[in-house]
Amino acid sequence: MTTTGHPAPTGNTAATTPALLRTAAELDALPRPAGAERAVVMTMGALHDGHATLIRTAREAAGPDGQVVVTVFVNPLQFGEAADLDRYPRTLDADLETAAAAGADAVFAPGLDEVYPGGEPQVRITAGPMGERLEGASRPGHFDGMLTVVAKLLHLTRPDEAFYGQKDAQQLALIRRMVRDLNFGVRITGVPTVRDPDGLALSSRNRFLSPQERHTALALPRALFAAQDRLAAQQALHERAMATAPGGDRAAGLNKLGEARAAADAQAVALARPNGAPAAVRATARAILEEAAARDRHPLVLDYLALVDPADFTEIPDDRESGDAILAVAARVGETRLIDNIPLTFGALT
Ligand SMILES: Nc1ncnc2c1ncn2[C@@H]1O[C@H](COP(=O)(O)OP(=O)(O)OP(=O)(O)O)[C@@H](O)[C@H]1O
Ligand SMILES: CC(C)(CO)[C@@H](O)C(=O)[O-]
Ligand code: BAL
Repeated sequence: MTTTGHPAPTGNTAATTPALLRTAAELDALPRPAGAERAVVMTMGALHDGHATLIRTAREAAGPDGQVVVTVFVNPLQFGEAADLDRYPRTLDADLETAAAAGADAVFAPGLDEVYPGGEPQVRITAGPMGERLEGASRPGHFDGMLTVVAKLLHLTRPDEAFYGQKDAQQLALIRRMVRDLNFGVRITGVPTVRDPDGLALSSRNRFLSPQERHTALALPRALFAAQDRLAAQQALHERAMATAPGGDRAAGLNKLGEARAAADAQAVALARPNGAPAAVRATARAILEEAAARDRHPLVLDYLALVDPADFTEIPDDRESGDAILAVAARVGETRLIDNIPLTFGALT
């Protein structure tokens, strides 16, 4: 394992061990790739296949002549509960192997003093109104701490492009906003959520779930995918109804098809504004989460379920008929707090 600031070869496509850089000086000594780009993936370590996918995406974007730098730093500034920070997994040796296999050229894993040499920073980034909603409301100060370290890591690593997971959708939206509002001059790219085969979004905190708790936690993806299916079914029904009764009454069209229940559904969704598609999406997800919350053992404790505008994380009104949305959920199972979300597009119900 390379543990100094010796220049890492660029274009680590052969899974050689990445350079481990511990200080800003070592990072500065890392030569930039000539005529190609530097891509950065920021993590808090305990790497899993979600992180590996980010690194592989960065590798692909940077190309064989480019350079991929992965940062590993557990940032105390973004943790509320001390217990959450204390028990956060730290697995640097395994992380280096995962980063190597995914194609990283260098891993920047600084100590606390290196990132905050003057102690707790007095000047910080403020996330603003978007940072007070959902995760921000549940974890006060979290997004200010997250943006402050992301700003510092962007300045330290100076990438052309940086990659973040859509699993942390609000975080990604806030980073995009900070980069735009404060002219950081870096491209921000979102990477879709990677899931286990049972649907659970990969997360470093999943390792704390007992098998029974994990079973309960599956209500999160089930709720999101059921809501997505419900929306797709309604939009398909709408299209069929319109095809059956072109230019006419969609409920009558469905009745003609002999689909009384579908007709009622389509009517409720497409015609009755207060029970439109956003309300149906929320209700579908909520029913599944409530069932999991009512379990006798290892129940799920819902923090929030929200259908929000991806631009600012405000709630989507019930009469919204088109455009993009994010259905986001946070819940605690036992001692473990989990988040998940799914992007949705309202469009067919025009
Ligand atoms: N399942 C996943 N799919 C895609 N990206 C992910 C996934 N999990 C984490 N990421 C992304 O990896 C980056 C680093 O995240 P982090 O180190 O906090 O991992 P994590 O698994 O989200 O941990 P945590 O337990 O804190 O939620 C972030 O950009 C995050 O969105
Ligand atoms: C972006 C980040 C590395 C900042 O600490 C962290 O919030 C994370 O891992 O998502
Ligand atoms: N994955 C987001 C970082 C955090 O939970 O603090």
